[in-house]
Amino acid sequence: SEKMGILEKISEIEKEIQRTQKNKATEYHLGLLKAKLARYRAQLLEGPKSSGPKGEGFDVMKSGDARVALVGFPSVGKSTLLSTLTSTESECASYEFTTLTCIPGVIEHNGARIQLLDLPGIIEGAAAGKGRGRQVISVARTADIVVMMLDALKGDVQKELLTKELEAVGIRLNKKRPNIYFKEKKGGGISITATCILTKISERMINLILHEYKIFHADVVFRADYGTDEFIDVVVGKRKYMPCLYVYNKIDQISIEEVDRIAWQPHCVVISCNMLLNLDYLKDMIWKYLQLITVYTKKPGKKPDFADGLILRSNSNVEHACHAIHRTLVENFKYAQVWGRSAKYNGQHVGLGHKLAHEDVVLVTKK
Ligand SMILES: Nc1nc2c(ncn2[C@@H]2O[C@H](COP(=O)(O)OP(=O)(O)OP(=O)(O)O)[C@@H](O)[C@H]2O)c(=O)[nH]1
Ligand SMILES: [K+]
Ligand SMILES: [Mg+2]
Repeated sequence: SEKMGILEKISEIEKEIQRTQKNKATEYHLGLLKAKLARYRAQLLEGPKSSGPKGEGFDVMKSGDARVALVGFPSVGKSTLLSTLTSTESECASYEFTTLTCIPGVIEHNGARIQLLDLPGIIEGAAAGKGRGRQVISVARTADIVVMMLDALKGDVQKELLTKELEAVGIRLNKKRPNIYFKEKKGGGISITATCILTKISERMINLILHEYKIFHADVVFRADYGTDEFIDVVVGKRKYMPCLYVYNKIDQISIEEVDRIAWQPHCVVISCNMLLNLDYLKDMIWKYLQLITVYTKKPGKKPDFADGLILRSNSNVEHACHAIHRTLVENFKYAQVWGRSAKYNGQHVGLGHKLAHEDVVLVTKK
């Protein structure tokens, strides 16, 4: 089939990349291979609409203030975590692939309701369609952050393999979108400019990659010193940049020295579901990575309602807050007053576009 053909091409290119030594002489060859690889992967993901199993309970309604996807290899303890942190029970067992669908639960923390999605385990080759990998990954894309659960006994291999699988389908973990301006045009050829000296990519390489994508007219502006991978990401587009927490479970099974080593790695949290170790810290970290803010409302002449804050995304403005208070408030909005870190002075008068900060107090005056 067509899919098989693409899979074969992908695996051939991957092998060739591995075979090719990385040096000045092979630089362009490697860059071109990477561009080809990204193109085939994009084709694979788009694929014919009818293929693949659909609607098997994977479309879970979004609810609460934010969504967290729990991904990991089989039997790392994903379901045990869901059953421990939420009032939902998800079947846990010592055999692999216990969970076969998406099970949502709710974590209540700092006044927020955070939807936690337990998912089937994914394995190597998931991106290419093995197991339920593709379905799991497409649910993960809908989340605000990924919690990658790892077995502390299995070392760092699991983390590398999973990161690769997610990268293969365009998910970038804990990375910023490259600051490269790219726009296709109708004519005028290719114009490349940079606001700094480029040490990782040449004009020739940029042109080669664009030609691989049959792009002959475009404006390209590098605003920092990026390399081939980042440029390909920008050209291919549709990349999803997500914060990720690496959660090492089962630390009751490893030495304290090993726990200490893992805990110091960036974006890592060590836990034990069975021994209930460090779970409050994990909830704090999830909250932090979601970048939620709490905003309190106030009525004229009254004290702010500190018991019941609004939970908002970190870059929310007054309009977002109004939506969270009442459906029709925006229509009747006259002005708002703000106290707190976003205000220049106490009770500053602001409009709908004013950006709010964590723990601000807002008073809305209606028309
Ligand atoms: N020692 C230890 N075992 C744990 C811990 N957490 C979970 N387990 C065990 O790990 C096994 C797998 O747990 P599950 O929660 O089913 O794992 P899962 O990741 O949901 O597995 P799949 O749904 O099959 O992908 C079970 O036998 C759990 O009892 C822990 O903190 N320490
Ligand atoms: K299991
Ligand atoms: Mg499970």
